[in-house]
Amino acid sequence: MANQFIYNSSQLSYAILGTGALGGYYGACLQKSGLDVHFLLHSDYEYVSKHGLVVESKNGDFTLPQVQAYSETSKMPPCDVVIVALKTTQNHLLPQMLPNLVKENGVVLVLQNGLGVEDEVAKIVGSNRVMGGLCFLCSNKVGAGHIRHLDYGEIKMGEYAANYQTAGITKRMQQIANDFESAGIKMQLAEDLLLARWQKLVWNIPYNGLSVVLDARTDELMGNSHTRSLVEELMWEVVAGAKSCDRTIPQNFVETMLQYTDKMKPYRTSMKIDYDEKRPLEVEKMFGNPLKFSQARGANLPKITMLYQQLKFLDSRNSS
Ligand SMILES: NC(=O)C1=CN([C@@H]2O[C@H](COP(=O)(O)OP(=O)(O)OC[C@H]3O[C@@H](n4cnc5c(N)ncnc54)[C@H](OP(=O)(O)O)[C@@H]3O)[C@@H](O)[C@H]2O)C=CC1
Ligand SMILES: CC(C)(CO)C(=O)C(=O)O
Repeated sequence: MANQFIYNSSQLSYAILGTGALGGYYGACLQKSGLDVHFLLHSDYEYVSKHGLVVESKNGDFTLPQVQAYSETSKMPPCDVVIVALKTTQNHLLPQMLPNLVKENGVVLVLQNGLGVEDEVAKIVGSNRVMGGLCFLCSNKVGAGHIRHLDYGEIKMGEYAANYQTAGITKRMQQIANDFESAGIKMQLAEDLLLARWQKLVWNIPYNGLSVVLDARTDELMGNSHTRSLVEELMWEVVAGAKSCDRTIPQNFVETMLQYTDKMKPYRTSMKIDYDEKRPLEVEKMFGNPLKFSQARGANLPKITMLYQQLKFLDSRNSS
């Protein structure tokens, strides 16, 4: 059963693990709204310690001349909410980062794309201290401490319970959602985190995968009848993957995702940006784990399997 704990403190403290496109944007919004936010940085540490963060956003640009910046988690104070905003390719660092950073009654909120990360985090901090969020955000880091928020931003957040059992809506979710709402971020509360994760994959699997394999933006994939059909067929395979996990994605969801992408400004997916920048791709959490989940339950997803194999090849060649 998910934790029903209601925080006593009037104000929650937040740690942001990975102050990049996503963590930098949400963390800066939370700090701007008056919350106590602690940012873990990597290559930008020196710069951000001196100059803070700059956010260019379609909702209004702003600067935070001073932020609480850290280069190591061991120097950070324990926080109520620890937001995981690293790329999933860095998740091998979590066993060392999380244990002392999350307060005893605190929670780790995984905002990464993909499937199965909450299972891994639960092994580190216990399954009653984990939540997940799906971010409908288009944001890039364009320089040291410089975030460009292009579009959207809503988060769909859900409680984790062991083996992704449905955990419902809890008080602490509402409390955290209120903080995000006060910071100008639209929130949706999901009763079933696993269903929400599969729904997000309906978008990520076709577009992130095909954008790399076919060297294409979203508008190009939608504008050609062959790739448009391929996108749709991949989406139906994700629906079948969800079904194998006893989660039903409504029939009209695929059509909604296609329409949503038709209306989007031409977009280079995050996986394509990583590929172009020769960074490791988030293939395992976004493709490998959904395939593992489905295969363990007897489902065969041939098109997603092929995309996974192609991405593994490209990822390995890109890093050599
Ligand atoms: N960007 C977006 O709009 C969206 C992103 N997501 C998901 O959010 C997650 C984060 O993506 P995104 O923000 O785009 O990625 P970024 O690469 O922009 O951000 C990740 C940050 O983590 C930092 N980092 C890496 N290693 C360490 C380390 N050892 N210690 C501290 N910090 C470290 C990086 O710093 P450095 O660069 O200095 O190495 C970087 O700033 C991914 O799972 C992605 O799929 C989901 C929806 C939308
Ligand atoms: C669909 C999109 C681009 C923005 O909502 C996104 O969420 C992602 O890149 O993962």
